[in-house]
Amino acid sequence: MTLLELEIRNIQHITSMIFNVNLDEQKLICLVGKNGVGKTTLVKALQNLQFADTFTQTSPASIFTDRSAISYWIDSVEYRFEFDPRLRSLNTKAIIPDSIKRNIDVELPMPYGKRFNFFESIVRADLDIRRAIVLEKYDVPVELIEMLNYIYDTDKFNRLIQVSVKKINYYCILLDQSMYIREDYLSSGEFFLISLYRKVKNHCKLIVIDEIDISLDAAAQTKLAHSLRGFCKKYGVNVLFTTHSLPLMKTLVHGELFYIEEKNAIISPSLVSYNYVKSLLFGFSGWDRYILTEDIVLQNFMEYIIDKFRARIFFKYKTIYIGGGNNVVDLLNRNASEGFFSDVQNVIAVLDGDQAELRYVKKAKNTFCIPIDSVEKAIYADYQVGFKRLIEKTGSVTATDAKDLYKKLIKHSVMSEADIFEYLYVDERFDFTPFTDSLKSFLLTGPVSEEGGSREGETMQDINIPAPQHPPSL
Ligand SMILES: Nc1ncnc2c1ncn2[C@@H]1O[C@H](COP(=O)(O)OP(=O)(O)OP(=O)(O)O)[C@@H](O)[C@H]1O
Repeated sequence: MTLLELEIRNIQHITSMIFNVNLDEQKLICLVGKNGVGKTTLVKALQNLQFADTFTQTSPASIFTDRSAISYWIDSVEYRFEFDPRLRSLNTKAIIPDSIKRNIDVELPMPYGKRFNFFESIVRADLDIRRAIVLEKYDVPVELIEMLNYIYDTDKFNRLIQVSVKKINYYCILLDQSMYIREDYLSSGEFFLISLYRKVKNHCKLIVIDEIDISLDAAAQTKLAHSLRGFCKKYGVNVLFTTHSLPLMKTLVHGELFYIEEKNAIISPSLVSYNYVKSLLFGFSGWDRYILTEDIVLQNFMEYIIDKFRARIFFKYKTIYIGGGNNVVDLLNRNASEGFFSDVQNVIAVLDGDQAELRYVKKAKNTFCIPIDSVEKAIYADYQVGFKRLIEKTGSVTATDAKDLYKKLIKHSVMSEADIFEYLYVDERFDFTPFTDSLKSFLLTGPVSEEGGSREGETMQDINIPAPQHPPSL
């Protein structure tokens, strides 16, 4: 089981939802989206593959019509569930192989989540646990202890033990005189993390957790992803989860965060950056002006250019790197209709020069490109031809591509990021003046002049910045 794809049709508010995952990637997959977009329905659909009565157990019949269906493709073999009027729910004639069911483990939120029902099993096992502790027949789960101590920044789990009863591992913290705290008497967050660890150790290829953060405090939320990421590779699992926690999203790395929304009547997730999600879901209010950039290097480069006239800046501004030129322009356009940053004239996008000729950029308003392909590409081009002024500074460096060179120059203190910016900015081959003027006009005062635009044939005239309201003198 490697590739899992599914399509939900006509269930609840969903006309069509498409989702796919490559289980060979062994990674974290975080799904975020506005309330009600359909995250829990997707999670239920995944569980339905394992337990065909999932919807009957967790949803009213009113969410179905006779056109309701879910199709799953596992390594291109289709398993289709359709509405069955007798059951008033979904049903299938297909037999889902055990190898598939075994590799999916889904945790729904309250009251259906297994984490909330596990205590029945542990209560039954209590006598065996007690006996094992008295006889000292237990193991020390070093990895779990390290995980809990790390996430809670404590050493209180040092005396955690693992007792195996009928092939299920139970966990307790030992006290003196054969006393112990059973895992279900720990805090709800601690208990949840233990249950999550138990899932990971089962090597189930796809672990799905709806609302992973609900019982975790803010500090624990910021450490969870780091722990889980290591386990994904070690145990060959993928942990797919939904969350509304901004602190948790912030700790995710590129490739782990997906935003679910409806486009052209199809709901599906797309890869996004933290700042993209933060902008859409939480806003970035509090500044007069916003500059959206492609990545952190471009953001830093903007700050370097702005340094040249920082003392004269009138507006309180924020540069935000979004990740990917398309996403930058997409956010800019969404802001024009939804206004989650500010009014349209207060937000611009700045992209690398290598995007300037692309259609989506040519069409975009209030979007500007720097007059070099990108900081990394421009320096790499000089490196490749052995440009004298650069080689004088760098000496011999070996690099495989633009990003590699950039990283190495900074990491080995050959040039600082500011040195690289300066090197490019003062170079007569590139004319940064129109671009800098545009930024000045945007951040200083008054409307931007027509010559201010940096992209060929494009100016900042669309922006039409109002005259600033100077605060009254004190
Ligand atoms: N019978 C129904 N017919 C149509 N829509 C329904 C029905 N029942 C619930 N809904 C809608 O489905 C949405 C809930 O879907 P779901 O639980 O999948 O969302 P979610 O993305 O998990 O949301 P949250 O982030 O709030 O947990 C709600 O907006 C609700 O109004």
